Amino acid sequence: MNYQNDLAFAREQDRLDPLKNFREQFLIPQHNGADAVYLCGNSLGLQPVTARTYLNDQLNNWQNLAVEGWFQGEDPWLDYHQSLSGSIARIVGAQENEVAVMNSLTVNLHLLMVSFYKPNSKRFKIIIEGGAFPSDQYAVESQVKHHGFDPQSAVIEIFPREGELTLRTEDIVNTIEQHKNELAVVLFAGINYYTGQFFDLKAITDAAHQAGAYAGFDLAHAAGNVPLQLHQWGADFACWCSYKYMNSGPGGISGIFVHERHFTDTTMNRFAGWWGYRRDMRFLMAPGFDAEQGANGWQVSTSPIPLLALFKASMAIFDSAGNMSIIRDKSLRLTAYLEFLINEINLRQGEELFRIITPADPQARGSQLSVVCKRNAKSTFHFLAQNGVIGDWREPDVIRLSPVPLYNTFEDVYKTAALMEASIKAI
Ligand SMILES: Cc1ncc(COP(=O)(O)O)c(C=O)c1O
Ligand SMILES: Nc1ccccc1C(=O)C[C@H](N)C(=O)O
Repeated sequence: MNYQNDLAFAREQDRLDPLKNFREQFLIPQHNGADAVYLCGNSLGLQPVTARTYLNDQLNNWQNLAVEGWFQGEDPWLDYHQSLSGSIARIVGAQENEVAVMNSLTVNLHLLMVSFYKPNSKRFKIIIEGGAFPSDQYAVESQVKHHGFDPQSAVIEIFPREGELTLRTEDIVNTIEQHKNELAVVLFAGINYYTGQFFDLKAITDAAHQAGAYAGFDLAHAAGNVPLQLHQWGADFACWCSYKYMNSGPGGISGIFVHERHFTDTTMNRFAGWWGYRRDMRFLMAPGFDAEQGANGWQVSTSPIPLLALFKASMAIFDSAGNMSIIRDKSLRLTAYLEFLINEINLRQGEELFRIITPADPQARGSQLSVVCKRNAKSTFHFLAQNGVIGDWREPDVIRLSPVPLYNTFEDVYKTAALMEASIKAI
């Protein structure tokens, strides 16, 4: 694709965009009476126009049916979560019975670690990417301590090579191999929140299995962003949030994946609750936990229906967009366009004022580009914000920009780059 640095080109791309009508399905924040350029869907996705209706429907059911809402109405609450598993299974590349919609992300990570991290004096190590999102670091450290191990020796973080910004798959694989006799779990992000690097989850899974360890993934920045094949890749477990690329609102419902090969493992620990009890017997209220088959057996508490309703509004949009490859196709082009325009600024300025630390290989990234501003980083971020570009600031000098294919346009990307260039003179 030959990209061009002009507004007419950007507008032409938007005109040809097969997903162009999806933007209308979202509420775009306003700036000075016009649509802001929202490039922050990697932190909080935008509100679907229909979110209110989906939520209202459940408020009405609560009003009209009250407790009977669990069993009556179009979508009885008791099985409401089930109506979402097909959509989310398609997004993460799983079978329907391998996913459950429940809780929030870090909570789910802990619940999965209860099942998959069963250290003993021989195998107790966890490998994680260096610079993982803090919540994941805290979760891993506290799990290790909970089992009486020392995070210093039990948590192995992999950092990029000297002078490099992102991880090489070969280094991840070699580190796994190196620790193979003591390794219990490899826990990686799908996409690192800071660099935007999309890891080779299949290679990591294979290496973990070769080492006799489990492979688990935090897909916060990957789910709804890049195509995933959790089942085919053979990942053991995964979790994600729905408030980023899946647009389900602040604190939106999370979800888990457990590979079907683990369903028959009766030795697996879990922190049980009645919502994970087998569906047909749950209301017999009998003693002794008897898990529902599949990932739903990891549920603990009553489904938070308002959160599920918001998630459902979003899943309906994903369903109508078709499969993830259509979304990915636009994402690849939008992100490449942003990269092209930023590189052009550097060329025109004769120096690398904006350094993209996200991998240049399109297969090794999703929608996000993380940009180091060499000069006046914070002021650049404020300049963009004052001019209606909502990105995301990360200390000490990084602006993360994430053009999301369902609602961002090539024109959004063009305007962002134009403002980045204007900022050089303005501040
Ligand atoms: C990789 C990753 N893990 C965990 C979290 C936090 O998850 P939560 O606060 O929803 O538990 C986020 C984002 O906030 C994240 O990006
Ligand atoms: N949950 C949040 C609550 C408040 C502010 C940000 C978040 C994020 O999700 C940050 C996100 N994980 C990120 O990578 O930026």
